Amino acid sequence: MSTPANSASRALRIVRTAAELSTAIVQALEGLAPGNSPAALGLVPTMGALHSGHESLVSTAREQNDVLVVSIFVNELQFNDRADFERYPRTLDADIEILARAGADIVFAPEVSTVYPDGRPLVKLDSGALGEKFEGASRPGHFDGMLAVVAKLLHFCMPPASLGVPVAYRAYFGQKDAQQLVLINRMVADLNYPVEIRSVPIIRSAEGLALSSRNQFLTKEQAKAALVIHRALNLVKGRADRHEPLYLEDAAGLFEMEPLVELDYFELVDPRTLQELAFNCQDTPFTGEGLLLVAAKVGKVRLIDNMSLGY
Ligand SMILES: Nc1ncnc2c1ncn2[C@@H]1O[C@H](COP(=O)(O)OP(=O)(O)OP(=O)(O)O)[C@@H](O)[C@H]1O
Ligand SMILES: CC(C)(CO)[C@@H](O)C(=O)[O-]
Ligand code: BAL
Repeated sequence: MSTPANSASRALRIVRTAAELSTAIVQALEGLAPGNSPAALGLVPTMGALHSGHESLVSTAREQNDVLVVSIFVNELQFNDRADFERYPRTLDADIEILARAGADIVFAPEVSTVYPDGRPLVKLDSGALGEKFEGASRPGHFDGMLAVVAKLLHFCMPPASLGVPVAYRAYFGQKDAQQLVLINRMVADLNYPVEIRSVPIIRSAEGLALSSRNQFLTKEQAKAALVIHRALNLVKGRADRHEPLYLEDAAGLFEMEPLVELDYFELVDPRTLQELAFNCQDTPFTGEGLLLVAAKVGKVRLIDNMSLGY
């Protein structure tokens, strides 16, 4: 790993256009101390309304790279519900303050016309069968729209070859959005993107709720009820750790005791492919490896979380 630039000399630049972004990236890379080779550029894509989950991505990327770009863009294409898009929290000034403190070099906060100059893309990315399951089943088109913007953000921030020095390129995503992460890894592999995808563990509140920008829409009562998600995940994790049968249906039954929480899915899957694993109702002790995915609605807020089981 190359040494990150001295944070004392770092000033946050906020850029809105692709041209400003390219200039800022080139200047930041050229400004690195000589001998800092190969340099590394990290990108953290976000939709803003930053919280400690995002800060964990940013601090990980800060430690691992010389130049750090954080993008903030609420991508309409990945919203199938207009009301959800409109009420999505937008807190750019506060986000910029957080990113300045976290030592980011560049905030890329493009206008819609920068990202989609010709309106909705004519040529689309297809997230395939995986994009239609789990989150995709409840949010049709979500993953195609997500891939469209991630593909573009990866291009916008790509270190230019014209610098003549090798620059490692990495993009950071949270494990909370497990299906998103698997699809981004597939897109990068399928389309030969010259970027390494790095994932960062889920950050939860002290009580166990996975942090999410939409949590701010929960009432106190709803937030308390939502803790059933973590209780159910932990119950199954404990059984897996003890190599007992998982009894997923019985754990999913915990949700019936929380009328404010409407369970959507509670599914054990292969962590790499998200194919369902057949441990569901069996009395077989759990061995191997799995990822337990959960989604639930609390009022208007959709919550997702997951937990790794096994080694
Ligand atoms: N609690 C968390 N722990 C780890 N990573 C997170 C967490 N919350 C969000 N991230 C990651 O931050 C990145 C940006 O996510 P995003 O801006 O959509 O925030 P969010 O809190 O997930 O918002 P929402 O779920 O309401 O859309 C994604 O890679 C996401 O996985
Ligand atoms: C990756 C992403 C920034 C694309 O809009 C978004 O889906 C998110 O924040 O998880
Ligand atoms: N964190 C995933 C982005 C979304 O909910 O649209």
